[in-house]
Amino acid sequence: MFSLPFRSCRAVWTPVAGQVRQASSKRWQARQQKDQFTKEAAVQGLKSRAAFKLLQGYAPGSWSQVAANRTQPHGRVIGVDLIPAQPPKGVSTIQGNFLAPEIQTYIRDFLRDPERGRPRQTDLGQPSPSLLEPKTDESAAEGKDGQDKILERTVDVVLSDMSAPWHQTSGFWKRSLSAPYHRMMNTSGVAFKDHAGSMDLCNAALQFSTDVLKTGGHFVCKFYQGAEDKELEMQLKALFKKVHRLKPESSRSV
Ligand SMILES: C[S@@+](CC[C@H](N)C(=O)[O-])C[C@H]1O[C@@H](n2cnc3c(N)ncnc32)[C@H](O)[C@@H]1O
Repeated sequence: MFSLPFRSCRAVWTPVAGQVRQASSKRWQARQQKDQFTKEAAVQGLKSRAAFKLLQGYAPGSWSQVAANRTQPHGRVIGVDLIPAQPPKGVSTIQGNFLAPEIQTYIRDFLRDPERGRPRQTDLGQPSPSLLEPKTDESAAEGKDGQDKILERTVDVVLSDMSAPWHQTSGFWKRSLSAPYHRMMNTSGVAFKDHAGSMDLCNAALQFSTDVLKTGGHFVCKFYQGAEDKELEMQLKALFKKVHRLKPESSRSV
């Protein structure tokens, strides 16, 4: 019988209220300049305001920046995105379409090598053991750890902030890897379209999570609210012990 890897886990998902049509990316830029979370992100040296959504997708890299800080010194953070972006310190990146089977295979290969993407040992002495350290063979051989190992479930947390990038409408002069969003928008402005696209991306992330998450692992996904989100919620409730649906203060309502 196939037993799900994260029956006793927590899933967190963050809905974004239905989007209204944006007149132009100029309005978006003006709003960015006024936004308190954008300012706070700049003060803390974070790549964008997105870090405040969960204090924890990838480009331009705010969530992964927080994740890398939180999993030091032994954690490893892998960011996957369609667009190229300069990774924050301590983050490994894969540029590709997460929906493509070959990209998912590539991610699995990456995960299979326990040393890949981990900080190298320095001469400054042995880092102290951490809860996030890989399990020793001895403990991994027992119980669920052993089963996780056999099934190659090695991931503690899957975070998905994927939303389809829409066509560039301005800023064609900007070709920046460190600030890719100076030239991109993440919503089409058509609520149904944004919702349907985000459900596909959440479902793909969830499917992948069932294969790679350790027992007790966590799954976090952002989505645009709409008709299909109840179904996703029910699926999550069947798979995880706890499911929290929340809209963080830093998430925009329109
Ligand atoms: C809101 S942004 C992520 C921001 C990120 N969480 C951060 O903290 O910087 C959404 C990202 O999802 C990416 N994306 C959308 N569809 C994707 C896919 N099929 N595969 C990989 N990345 C995708 C987009 O390119 C975009 O960069």
